[in-house]
Formats: sequence, structure tokens, C-alpha cells
Amino acid sequence: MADFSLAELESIIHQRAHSGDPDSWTAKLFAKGMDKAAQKLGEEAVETVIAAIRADKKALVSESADLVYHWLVVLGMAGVPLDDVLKELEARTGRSGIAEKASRPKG
Ligand SMILES: N=c1c2ncn([C@@H]3O[C@H](COP(=O)(O)OP(=O)(O)OP(=O)(O)O)[C@@H](O)[C@H]3O)c2ncn1[C@@H]1O[C@H](COP(=O)(O)O)[C@@H](O)[C@H]1O
Repeated sequence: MADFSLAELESIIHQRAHSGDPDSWTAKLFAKGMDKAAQKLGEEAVETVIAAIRADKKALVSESADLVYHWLVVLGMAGVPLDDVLKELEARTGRSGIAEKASRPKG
């Protein structure tokens, strides 16, 4: 099991986003804005699909890492916390109160 979490990567991205470090890819993406970040996310998604179709496990791991990193950049840029996505996934399992609340009639 890796000693690393998506929450840690989200935190690193948050720190690097406005670091002003000219060597930081994260800072470059944040400076370029959502169009560029979303484009990179799409490219990494396509590269992940290609790796999967080729049954190239090594490439699938590498492209998945690129994909998840760029996905977190896009979430960060949009101001959507990773936790919101995790809560949505949790609700879909039926484990959390969110699913119950969402399906409850208003009023
Ligand atoms: N996980 C990543 C990560 N995955 C991919 N990338 C970068 O994403 C970029 C784009 O990937 P591509 O394969 O498309 O590379 P490219 O062909 O050179 O890109 P373009 O020609 O399209 O510009 C590359 O420069 C990769 O280095 C990442 N950059 C950063 N991180 C994480 O973010 C942290 C902070 O990084 P910096 O912001 O660079 O300090 C790092 O320590 C890592 O933990």
C-alpha cells in the first residue's frame, strides 16, 4: 500500500498553484487557466484510454497518475474540494446520510 493519498496531492497542488515558481508545472497551469488545464485533463484521459486498450499496464499506471494529477488541478482551479467528490462517491454507496437527504422530499 502506498504511503500517499489524493488528499496529500491536493494539498501539494494547492501550495504550488500560486507559488510563482517558474519551474512549477502546477503554477504554470494555474497561470494559463481552466482552458489549458481542462485540455491537459482531456489529453491525459485519452492517453489512459489508449494504454488500457493496448493492455499496457506500465503505461496505464503512468497515464493514470498524469490523469489524476490533472483532474485534481482542474478541481482546485474550479474551487471544488476533493472531499466533495469523495462525499458524492460515498453517497452513491448508500453509506452516508447525503443520499438519504438528497432523496428526501423538500418542504
Ligand atoms: N503529479 C504530478 C504530475 N504529473 C504530471 N505532471 C506534469 O504534467 C506535465 C504535462 O505532461 P505531458 O505528459 O503532457 O508532458 P509534455 O508533453 O511536456 O506537456 P506539453 O507539451 O503538453 O506542455 C509534465 O510536465 C509533467 O511533469 C505533474 N506535475 C506535478 N505533479 C505533482 O505536483 C507536485 C508539484 O509539481 P510542480 O508544480 O511542478 O512543482 C509534484 O511534486 C508532483 O507531486
